[in-house]
Amino acid sequence: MTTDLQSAARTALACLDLTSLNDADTAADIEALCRRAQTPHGNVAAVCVWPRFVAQARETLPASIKVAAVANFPDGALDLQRALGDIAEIALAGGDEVDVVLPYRTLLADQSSDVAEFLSEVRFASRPLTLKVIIEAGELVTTDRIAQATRLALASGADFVKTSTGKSRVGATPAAAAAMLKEIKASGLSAAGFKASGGVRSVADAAGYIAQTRAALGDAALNPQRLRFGASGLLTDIESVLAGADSVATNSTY
Ligand SMILES: O=C[C@H](O)COP(=O)(O)O
Repeated sequence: MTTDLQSAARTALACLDLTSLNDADTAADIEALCRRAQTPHGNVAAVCVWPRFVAQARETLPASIKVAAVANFPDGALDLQRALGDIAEIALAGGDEVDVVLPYRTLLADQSSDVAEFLSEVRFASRPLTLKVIIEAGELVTTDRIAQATRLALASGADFVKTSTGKSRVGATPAAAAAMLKEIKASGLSAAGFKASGGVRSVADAAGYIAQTRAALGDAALNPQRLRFGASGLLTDIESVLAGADSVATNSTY
């Protein structure tokens, strides 16, 4: 019998961006990450790494597992040249996806046209790769700012709007997800996706975000084209649940 938690674990696995973004990451760490990306229960959607590891990950993984890398990360400065440099490095190394940090401090300073221009240049430079815009919801704090950042990301042509870098004190939260999903739905963009990231460690957490995505965007959005989980520590719990054992995660925001 498949339980609700196992069903959530299957969706979370298929939608997982298995992440390693430690400052001290080595080639051996990325080798281990790529090995973990292929499980007896199925493969993750993507690995997410620093640009310098894209070529290694792309050579190691089958084409069905995407290679994502971060740009303008994690501080989200208004530094277009750095972002474009990161994107060029990712594209040249054979990466499939770019996760770029929106200049959230610029937005908090009410300079939204500078943010829009930055995102427009990033979108232009990153095609044809998949683009995820990290709004760093934990720093934007209010629902209004989170909604505004989501609208700017969608208006630029981003494929996904992503909650967090995982480097801020506050990562993904149900409240941020609700505000973002509301804007995605309101945009009418039927291909735009949502990525929950930062502190997502348990299948119970993932199940909550899956339920929110289903409520906002429908069952058709519960696939890697519309939903991702960016997480360094979620796979252990997914594997435990899919092996028929109890959840091993101890924290949950739900
Ligand atoms: O992009 C994904 C995040 O960096 C992962 O955050 P995490 O290490 O809290 O799972």
